[in-house]
Amino acid sequence: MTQNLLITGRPGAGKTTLIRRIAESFGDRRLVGFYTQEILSEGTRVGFELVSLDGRRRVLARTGMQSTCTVGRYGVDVEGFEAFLASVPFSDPEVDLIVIDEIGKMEWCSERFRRVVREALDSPTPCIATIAMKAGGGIAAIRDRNDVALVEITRQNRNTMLPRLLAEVREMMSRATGA
Ligand SMILES: Nc1ncnc2c1ncn2[C@@H]1O[C@H](COP(=O)(O)OP(=O)(O)OP(=O)(O)O)[C@@H](O)[C@H]1O
Repeated sequence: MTQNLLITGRPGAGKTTLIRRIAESFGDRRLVGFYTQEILSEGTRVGFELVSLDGRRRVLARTGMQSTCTVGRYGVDVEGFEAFLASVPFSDPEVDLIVIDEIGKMEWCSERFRRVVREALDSPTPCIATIAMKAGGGIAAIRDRNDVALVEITRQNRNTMLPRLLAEVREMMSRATGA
């Protein structure tokens, strides 16, 4: 029985919205993790921002940022991302659900993030994450793990998937607590 649910789909399919809705449904449980959202300037995307589940924000990437890791037009602040990750108690055994949005090319530049993902998936604590659909290499290896349930979201199925995924996550959590 897998304790890990990965949500994939094309850019803009609705992955972040869906994982947020799932997390919000378990507001009475102990959740840790983060979302990634766009930074807009006059309607144009100029970067990405991390938002922890307890509401702290940090820039992940921006256009024109000098970095050893660039993805498209964006330079990733790998050091800042790693400091942010260090402040999130992913391995707290009291946690009911780990939420990671997303396992993507920008995030994958961070060695610490790769460790956080592997430890989260290896741990008995249930984990839900969004993951890039086309990325290869180490990200493809995560998608292909046989201890994850991989679900593809589209504009057509994103609303009907929500109740099914909620039931799946609820079951993962009750298995973990033995309840
Ligand atoms: N169920 C939904 N109903 C209506 N609009 C939605 C729904 N899900 C997502 N959207 C809208 O679609 C857009 C893309 O959604 P979202 O950011 O969740 O997609 P994503 O797959 O995470 O994108 P990316 O690949 O860029 O991270 C947003 O404007 C969002 O408000």
